[in-house]
Amino acid sequence: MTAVPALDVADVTKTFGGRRPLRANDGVSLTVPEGAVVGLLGHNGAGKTTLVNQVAGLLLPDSGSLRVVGHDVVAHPERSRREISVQAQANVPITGLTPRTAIELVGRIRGGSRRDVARRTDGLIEALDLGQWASTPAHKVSGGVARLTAFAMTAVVPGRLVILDEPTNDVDPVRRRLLWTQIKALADDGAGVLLVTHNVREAEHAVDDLVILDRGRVIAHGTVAELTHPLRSTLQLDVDLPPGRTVAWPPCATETGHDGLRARASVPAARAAEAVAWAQDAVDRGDLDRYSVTPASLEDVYVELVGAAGETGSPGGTHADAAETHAPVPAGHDADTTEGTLR
Ligand SMILES: Nc1ncnc2c1ncn2[C@@H]1O[C@H](COP(=O)(O)OP(=O)(O)OP(=O)(O)O)[C@@H](O)[C@H]1O
Repeated sequence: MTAVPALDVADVTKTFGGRRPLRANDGVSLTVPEGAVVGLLGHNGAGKTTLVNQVAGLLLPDSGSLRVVGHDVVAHPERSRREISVQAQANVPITGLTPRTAIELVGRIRGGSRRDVARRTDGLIEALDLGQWASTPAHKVSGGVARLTAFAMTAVVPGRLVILDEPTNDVDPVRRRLLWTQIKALADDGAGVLLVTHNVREAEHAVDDLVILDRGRVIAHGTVAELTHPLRSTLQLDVDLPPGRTVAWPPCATETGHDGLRARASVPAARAAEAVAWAQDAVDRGDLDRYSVTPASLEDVYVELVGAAGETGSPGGTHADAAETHAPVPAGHDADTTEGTLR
C-alpha cells in the first residue's frame, strides 16, 4: 500500500474576480510526501501564496482537490488544519513576548506538554544560534532574529505538513545554513515540508523535489538532478575581470551574461579542456583575475525556464492573458523528458 502523502494537490484552479479575471492557479498538481522537502519556486506573482492559502483553508479553490494527510481541505478544513504548521511570508506580531516565550506559547497551543515544549524550544534556540536574543523583548530584536523566531514557532510542535513561505528572508548567511539544517531535520523527523522560496541557489541543496510555477501553471517538476539533466552537456565558464578589461572569449564559449567585472559563458562539456586552457592562459597573462568551470546549476535551468517571467508575469498583471499562453520550455530541449517533467 502507498503511504498517504502529507499534501496532495490535484488540478487546482483559482481565479480572482474583477473586470479582468486573473487565474492565479491554473490546473496546479503537486505532491509532498512525508519525510521530504519539496521546493515551490516561481517569480513574483506566480501564484505560490495563492496555493498556500488554499492548502491552509484560507481560500477556496474554483476546482480541483487539496488533501492534507488524506483529509479533504474543502470538506474538512478543521481536520486538515490540525495537521499543518505554517510559517507565513509576513511574521506574526509577537509584541510583548520574547523569542523564547513566543516559541513556547505556540508549542503549548499546539498541544505539546510543558516539558517537551521547553526541551524543543531550547533545542531550536541553540540550533539556530538565537541564545543571545532568546529573552530580549520582541520589539528590540532584528528582522533576521524575528524571522528565525517565526520558524522556531512553526517547528516547535510541527504538523505532518509544514509550510514555510520564504523562511530565509532577512537571515544572515551563517544562520541561514543553520536554518537549512533545521528544515531538513523536520523532514528527517517525518514531516512533509513545502518550502516556498525565490532562493533557487540555496534551495538546490536543501530540497528533495522541486515544483516550478510560472504564471499560475506548473511548468516543471522533479529532483534537482532530473531538472538539470537537459543541460548536462553544457558547462558554465565564469570569469572575473581586472578593472578596465573586456573579455575576448575563445571560440568554444558563448557569452550568457556580463555584469560589471563578472562575465559568464556556456561551453559544450566536450570542449571543457579548451576552455580551461584559454582561461588559465588569460589568468597568467593578467587578462582575467580568476575563473571557474561548473556544471549547469538549478539556477541556470530556472532562468532558462522562467527568465522572461519577470517581465511577463509582473504583479498587477497579465495572468488572464497568460492563461492563454503556453509556458516556455528551454530552447532546444524536448517538452517531455524521462526525468523531470516539463509541461
Ligand atoms: N485577493 C486577491 N485578489 C486579486 N488578485 C490577487 C489576490 N491575491 C493574489 N492576487 C494576484 O494573484 C497573482 C498571484 O499572487 P500570489 O501572491 O499567489 O503570487 P506569489 O507567487 O506568492 O508572489 P510573491 O513571490 O510575490 O509572493 C498575482 O498577480 C496577485 O496580484
